[in-house]
Amino acid sequence: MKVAIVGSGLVGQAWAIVYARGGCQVQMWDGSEQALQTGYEIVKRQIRELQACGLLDNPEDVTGRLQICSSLEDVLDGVDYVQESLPEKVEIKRQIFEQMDTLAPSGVILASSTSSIPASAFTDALAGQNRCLVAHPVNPPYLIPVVEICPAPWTDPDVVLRTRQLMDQIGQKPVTVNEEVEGFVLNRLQGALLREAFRLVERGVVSVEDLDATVKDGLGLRWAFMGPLETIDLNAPGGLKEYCNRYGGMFQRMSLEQTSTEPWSDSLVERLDQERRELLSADELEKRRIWRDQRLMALMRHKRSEAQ
Ligand SMILES: NC(=O)c1ccc[n+]([C@@H]2O[C@H](COP(=O)([O-])OP(=O)(O)OC[C@H]3O[C@@H](n4cnc5c(N)ncnc54)[C@H](O)[C@@H]3O)[C@@H](O)[C@H]2O)c1
Ligand SMILES: O=C(O)[C@@H](O)[C@@H](O)[C@H](O)[C@@H](O)CO
Repeated sequence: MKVAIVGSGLVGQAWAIVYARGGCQVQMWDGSEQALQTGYEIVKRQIRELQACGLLDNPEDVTGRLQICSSLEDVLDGVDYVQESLPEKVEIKRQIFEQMDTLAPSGVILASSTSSIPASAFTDALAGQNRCLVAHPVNPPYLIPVVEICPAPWTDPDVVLRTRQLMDQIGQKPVTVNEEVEGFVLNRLQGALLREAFRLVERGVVSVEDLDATVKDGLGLRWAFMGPLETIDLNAPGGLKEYCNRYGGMFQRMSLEQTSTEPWSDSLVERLDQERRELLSADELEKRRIWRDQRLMALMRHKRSEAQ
């Protein structure tokens, strides 16, 4: 299986690891030569880090499957599947999908990493629209396996099936989003929690630091190995139905207050950013991202041991 990585930024780099680790030949390209070279070096470094953390035992094989290409034509040459990871702007997606649909061999699946834009918004005019869909990862996909597969109304069902099969083969966890909604499922859930988090901090109900603690030392512990629906199924003696009987009214009353749809104000964003900067200076962000990935690797090792 040969895969094209179109866009070698944050997510394209991570995808390159996922596909190469999964045994695919990987061709990488980016509109910026500098970004391509930088991305390639970062991918090789992250592969070494995965080995150092005991999450990869064949780094040379994985790195050996990577190839950088100097043009969109070259990166699409002879591939079986394309993973696009260009910026989250619909006009950029439209343009690159038009180019890829023209250049990619027929039958090759064209998938977008987009966080929120339904495929129908950028494939409606393509001759090969039925081979296009969304395959949305979570950052970084080589440590967080879920991938949201969201077809456009015109996507061939066999394309969805083949994409799910590919994700299974390379060790990801595909979920199928049956209806095109902005943000698919994961970002709608993430957004609902973030909207309430911002409201609570804005009202002074909780500090930024303590709000995060309610997830990282609370909800997030359970959600690391159970989803929210399994969690509540286990939180009442009789299961989910009894939980809903016990607590459904409480959540419904709260929802009456969770109705604000105003954009996050500049002053609120400034206030949250200031609290975050008091906790972590801007020049420590990259070091903290490395810490995050190391914690995710440790969690991945734990979950792998749990699965055995
Ligand atoms: N960053 C995340 O956490 C994350 C997670 C999941 C999905 N995504 C999605 O993945 C996509 C990429 O996000 P990212 O964070 O990797 O972005 P990024 O800015 O890190 O990378 C984008 C890359 O595209 C290149 N590029 C820009 N315009 C181009 C063009 N016209 N032609 C060719 N190359 C071009 C840039 O040089 C850059 O290397 C977005 O759709 C985003 O929503 C991001
Ligand atoms: O958090 C993630 O990794 C995903 O939700 C991505 O789609 C993306 O980073 C969004 O959070 C929007 O940035």
